[in-house]
Amino acid sequence: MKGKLITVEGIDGSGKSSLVQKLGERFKEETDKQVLLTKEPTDSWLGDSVREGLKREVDPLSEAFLFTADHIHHVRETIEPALKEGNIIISDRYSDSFYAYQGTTLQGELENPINYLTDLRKDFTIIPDITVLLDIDPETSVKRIKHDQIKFENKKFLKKVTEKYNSIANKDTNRFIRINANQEIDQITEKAFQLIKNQLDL
Ligand SMILES: Nc1ncnc2c1ncn2[C@@H]1O[C@H](COP(=O)(O)OP(=O)(O)OP(=O)(O)O)[C@@H](O)[C@H]1O
Ligand SMILES: Cc1cn([C@H]2C[C@H](O)[C@@H](COP(=O)(O)O)O2)c(=O)[nH]c1=O
Repeated sequence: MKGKLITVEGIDGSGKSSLVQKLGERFKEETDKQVLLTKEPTDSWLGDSVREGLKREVDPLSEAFLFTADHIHHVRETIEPALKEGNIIISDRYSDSFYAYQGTTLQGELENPINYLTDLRKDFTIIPDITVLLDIDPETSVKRIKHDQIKFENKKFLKKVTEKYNSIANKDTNRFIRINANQEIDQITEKAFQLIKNQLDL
Protein backbone atom coordinates (compact mmCIF):
# COMPACT_ATOMS: atom_id res chain seq x y z
CA MET A 1 0.00 0.00 0.00
CA LYS A 2 1.37 3.41 -0.89
CA GLY A 3 1.34 6.26 1.63
CA LYS A 4 0.67 9.95 1.11
CA LEU A 5 3.06 12.87 1.15
CA ILE A 6 1.60 16.13 2.48
CA THR A 7 3.79 19.22 2.57
CA VAL A 8 3.26 22.53 4.38
CA GLU A 9 4.75 25.65 2.82
CA GLY A 10 4.84 29.38 3.39
CA ILE A 11 7.21 32.20 4.26
CA ASP A 12 9.09 32.36 7.58
CA GLY A 13 6.73 32.90 10.49
CA SER A 14 3.61 31.90 8.54
CA GLY A 15 2.81 29.17 11.10
CA LYS A 16 3.99 26.01 9.29
CA SER A 17 5.54 24.24 12.30
CA SER A 18 2.47 24.97 14.44
CA LEU A 19 0.18 23.62 11.72
CA VAL A 20 2.28 20.48 11.14
CA GLN A 21 2.09 19.59 14.86
CA LYS A 22 -1.68 20.15 15.02
CA LEU A 23 -2.37 18.33 11.74
CA GLY A 24 -0.30 15.40 13.00
CA GLU A 25 -2.53 15.20 16.09
CA ARG A 26 -5.71 15.36 13.96
CA PHE A 27 -4.56 12.60 11.59
CA LYS A 28 -3.50 10.38 14.52
CA GLU A 29 -6.97 10.83 16.07
CA GLU A 30 -8.90 10.17 12.87
CA THR A 31 -7.04 7.53 10.86
CA ASP A 32 -5.56 4.13 11.57
CA LYS A 33 -2.47 4.92 9.50
CA GLN A 34 1.00 5.71 10.87
CA VAL A 35 1.66 9.46 10.74
CA LEU A 36 5.22 10.71 10.30
CA LEU A 37 6.13 14.36 10.90
CA THR A 38 9.30 15.53 9.20
CA LYS A 39 10.93 18.73 7.91
CA GLU A 40 13.49 20.44 5.69
CA PRO A 41 16.16 21.41 6.48
CA THR A 42 16.37 17.96 8.12
CA ASP A 43 17.80 17.02 11.52
CA SER A 44 20.71 15.16 9.85
CA TRP A 45 24.29 16.44 9.56
CA LEU A 46 23.36 17.60 6.05
CA GLY A 47 20.57 19.71 7.56
CA ASP A 48 23.08 21.04 10.12
CA SER A 49 25.33 22.10 7.22
CA VAL A 50 22.39 23.93 5.64
CA ARG A 51 21.66 25.71 8.94
CA GLU A 52 25.35 26.61 9.24
CA GLY A 53 25.15 28.13 5.73
CA LEU A 54 22.13 30.18 6.82
CA LYS A 55 24.39 31.95 9.37
CA ARG A 56 27.03 32.83 6.77
CA GLU A 57 27.46 34.78 3.58
CA VAL A 58 27.52 32.09 0.91
CA ASP A 59 27.30 32.13 -2.84
CA PRO A 60 23.62 31.36 -3.69
CA LEU A 61 24.38 28.56 -6.15
CA SER A 62 26.56 26.74 -3.59
CA GLU A 63 23.77 27.21 -1.08
CA ALA A 64 21.23 25.74 -3.53
CA PHE A 65 23.35 22.59 -3.84
CA LEU A 66 23.62 22.32 -0.03
CA PHE A 67 19.80 22.40 0.23
CA THR A 68 19.65 19.81 -2.55
CA ALA A 69 22.05 17.40 -0.82
CA ASP A 70 19.84 17.58 2.28
CA HIS A 71 16.71 17.06 0.14
CA ILE A 72 18.12 13.93 -1.56
CA HIS A 73 19.02 12.49 1.85
CA HIS A 74 15.52 13.31 3.13
CA VAL A 75 13.83 11.64 0.14
CA ARG A 76 15.97 8.49 0.22
CA GLU A 77 16.24 7.95 3.98
CA THR A 78 12.83 9.14 5.20
CA ILE A 79 10.23 9.84 2.51
CA GLU A 80 10.63 6.79 0.23
CA PRO A 81 10.66 4.18 3.03
CA ALA A 82 7.68 5.78 4.82
CA LEU A 83 5.67 5.93 1.57
CA LYS A 84 6.41 2.24 0.93
CA GLU A 85 5.12 1.46 4.46
CA GLY A 86 1.85 3.22 3.61
CA ASN A 87 2.38 6.07 6.10
CA ILE A 88 0.96 9.58 6.03
CA ILE A 89 3.95 11.91 5.92
CA ILE A 90 3.60 15.60 6.80
CA SER A 91 6.67 17.66 5.95
CA ASP A 92 7.33 21.15 7.31
CA ARG A 93 8.86 22.62 4.11
CA TYR A 94 9.98 20.57 1.09
CA SER A 95 10.90 21.32 -2.54
CA ASP A 96 8.53 24.27 -2.98
CA SER A 97 10.60 26.13 -0.35
CA PHE A 98 13.59 25.48 -2.57
CA TYR A 99 11.89 26.73 -5.73
CA ALA A 100 10.51 29.84 -3.97
CA TYR A 101 13.58 30.81 -1.85
CA GLN A 102 16.43 29.76 -4.16
CA GLY A 103 14.30 30.98 -7.07
CA THR A 104 14.64 34.36 -5.33
CA THR A 105 18.32 34.21 -4.30
CA LEU A 106 19.27 33.14 -7.85
CA GLN A 107 17.18 35.80 -9.58
CA GLY A 108 19.56 37.74 -11.85
CA GLU A 109 22.22 34.98 -11.72
CA LEU A 110 20.33 32.53 -13.90
CA GLU A 111 17.97 33.22 -16.77
CA ASN A 112 15.04 31.32 -15.29
CA PRO A 113 15.92 30.15 -11.76
CA ILE A 114 12.72 28.19 -11.07
CA ASN A 115 13.01 26.20 -14.32
CA TYR A 116 16.67 25.51 -13.55
CA LEU A 117 15.93 24.38 -9.98
CA THR A 118 12.96 22.22 -10.98
CA ASP A 119 15.06 20.56 -13.64
CA LEU A 120 17.90 19.99 -11.15
CA ARG A 121 15.64 17.93 -8.85
CA LYS A 122 13.34 16.22 -11.32
CA ASP A 123 15.13 12.85 -11.44
CA PHE A 124 15.23 12.20 -7.68
CA THR A 125 12.52 14.18 -5.92
CA ILE A 126 9.06 12.81 -5.12
CA ILE A 127 6.27 15.27 -5.87
CA PRO A 128 3.91 15.72 -2.89
CA ASP A 129 0.33 14.44 -3.14
CA ILE A 130 -0.86 17.71 -1.66
CA THR A 131 0.71 20.97 -0.51
CA VAL A 132 -0.80 23.43 1.96
CA LEU A 133 0.41 26.98 1.26
CA LEU A 134 -0.09 29.36 4.18
CA ASP A 135 -0.90 32.82 2.81
CA ILE A 136 0.28 35.70 4.97
CA ASP A 137 1.57 39.22 4.57
CA PRO A 138 5.35 39.39 5.38
CA GLU A 139 4.62 42.40 7.67
CA THR A 140 2.57 40.09 9.89
CA SER A 141 4.80 37.02 9.61
CA VAL A 142 8.06 38.75 10.63
CA LYS A 143 6.36 40.17 13.73
CA ARG A 144 5.66 36.58 14.81
CA ILE A 145 9.33 35.50 14.66
CA LYS A 146 10.74 35.39 18.20
CA HIS A 147 14.28 34.01 17.66
CA ASP A 148 17.23 36.04 16.31
CA GLN A 149 16.40 36.66 12.68
CA ILE A 150 18.31 34.58 10.13
CA LYS A 151 19.23 35.93 6.73
CA PHE A 152 15.97 35.30 4.86
CA GLU A 153 13.74 36.68 7.61
CA ASN A 154 13.17 40.22 6.36
CA LYS A 155 10.11 41.79 4.76
CA LYS A 156 11.73 42.80 1.47
CA PHE A 157 13.11 39.33 0.74
CA LEU A 158 9.95 37.57 1.93
CA LYS A 159 7.81 39.71 -0.42
CA LYS A 160 9.81 38.34 -3.34
CA VAL A 161 9.52 34.77 -1.98
CA THR A 162 5.74 35.27 -1.71
CA GLU A 163 5.59 36.19 -5.41
CA LYS A 164 7.47 32.99 -6.28
CA TYR A 165 5.20 30.84 -4.11
CA ASN A 166 2.16 32.44 -5.77
CA SER A 167 3.48 31.77 -9.24
CA ILE A 168 4.33 28.12 -8.40
CA ALA A 169 0.92 27.52 -6.77
CA ASN A 170 -0.99 29.15 -9.64
CA LYS A 171 0.60 26.67 -12.08
CA ASP A 172 -0.37 23.61 -10.00
CA THR A 173 -3.83 24.27 -8.62
CA ASN A 174 -4.61 20.53 -8.28
CA ARG A 175 -1.81 20.02 -5.77
CA PHE A 176 -1.97 23.29 -3.82
CA ILE A 177 -4.45 24.19 -1.08
CA ARG A 178 -4.13 27.82 -0.05
CA ILE A 179 -5.20 28.92 3.40
CA ASN A 180 -5.29 32.38 4.93
CA ALA A 181 -2.74 32.10 7.78
CA ASN A 182 -4.04 35.19 9.51
CA GLN A 183 -6.63 33.23 11.49
CA GLU A 184 -6.60 31.25 14.73
CA ILE A 185 -4.39 28.17 14.46
CA ASP A 186 -7.32 25.85 15.29
CA GLN A 187 -9.36 27.28 12.40
CA ILE A 188 -6.44 26.85 10.02
CA THR A 189 -5.90 23.28 11.21
CA GLU A 190 -9.54 22.29 10.78
CA LYS A 191 -9.75 23.80 7.30
CA ALA A 192 -6.50 22.13 6.20
CA PHE A 193 -7.48 18.78 7.74
CA GLN A 194 -10.89 18.65 6.00
CA LEU A 195 -9.52 19.74 2.61
CA ILE A 196 -6.66 17.23 2.74
CA LYS A 197 -8.96 14.40 3.84
CA ASN A 198 -11.40 15.08 1.00
CA GLN A 199 -8.81 15.58 -1.67
CA LEU A 200 -6.75 12.50 -0.76
CA ASP A 201 -9.80 10.38 0.07
CA LEU A 202 -8.42 9.46 3.52
N1 LIG B 1 -2.30 31.28 13.41
C1 LIG B 1 -1.45 31.91 14.21
N2 LIG B 1 -1.78 33.09 14.79
C2 LIG B 1 -0.90 33.74 15.58
N3 LIG B 1 0.34 33.29 15.88
C3 LIG B 1 0.73 32.14 15.33
C4 LIG B 1 -0.13 31.38 14.46
N4 LIG B 1 0.53 30.28 14.06
C5 LIG B 1 1.74 30.33 14.64
N5 LIG B 1 1.87 31.42 15.40
C6 LIG B 1 3.04 31.85 16.20
O1 LIG B 1 3.97 32.44 15.29
C7 LIG B 1 5.29 32.03 15.58
C8 LIG B 1 5.87 31.32 14.34
O2 LIG B 1 5.11 30.13 14.16
P1 LIG B 1 5.74 28.83 13.52
O3 LIG B 1 7.05 28.50 14.15
O4 LIG B 1 4.69 27.78 13.52
O5 LIG B 1 5.99 29.37 12.04
P2 LIG B 1 6.91 28.79 10.87
O6 LIG B 1 6.23 29.14 9.60
O7 LIG B 1 7.20 27.34 11.10
O8 LIG B 1 8.23 29.66 11.07
P3 LIG B 1 9.69 29.44 10.43
O9 LIG B 1 9.54 29.33 8.96
O10 LIG B 1 10.41 30.69 10.81
O11 LIG B 1 10.26 28.19 11.06
C9 LIG B 1 5.22 31.15 16.82
O12 LIG B 1 5.47 31.94 17.95
C10 LIG B 1 3.78 30.65 16.82
O13 LIG B 1 3.30 30.39 18.12
C1 LIG C 1 13.89 23.78 2.87
C2 LIG C 1 14.40 25.12 2.49
C3 LIG C 1 14.43 26.15 3.42
N1 LIG C 1 14.91 27.36 3.06
C4 LIG C 1 14.96 28.46 4.06
C5 LIG C 1 13.66 28.91 4.63
C6 LIG C 1 14.01 29.40 6.02
O1 LIG C 1 14.38 30.78 5.95
C7 LIG C 1 15.24 28.60 6.38
C8 LIG C 1 15.09 27.53 7.43
O2 LIG C 1 13.81 27.02 7.50
P1 LIG C 1 12.96 26.98 8.91
O3 LIG C 1 11.61 26.57 8.45
O4 LIG C 1 12.99 28.35 9.51
O5 LIG C 1 13.63 25.95 9.77
O6 LIG C 1 15.68 27.97 5.17
C9 LIG C 1 15.39 27.60 1.79
O7 LIG C 1 15.86 28.71 1.48
N2 LIG C 1 15.37 26.57 0.88
C10 LIG C 1 14.89 25.35 1.17
O8 LIG C 1 14.89 24.43 0.29
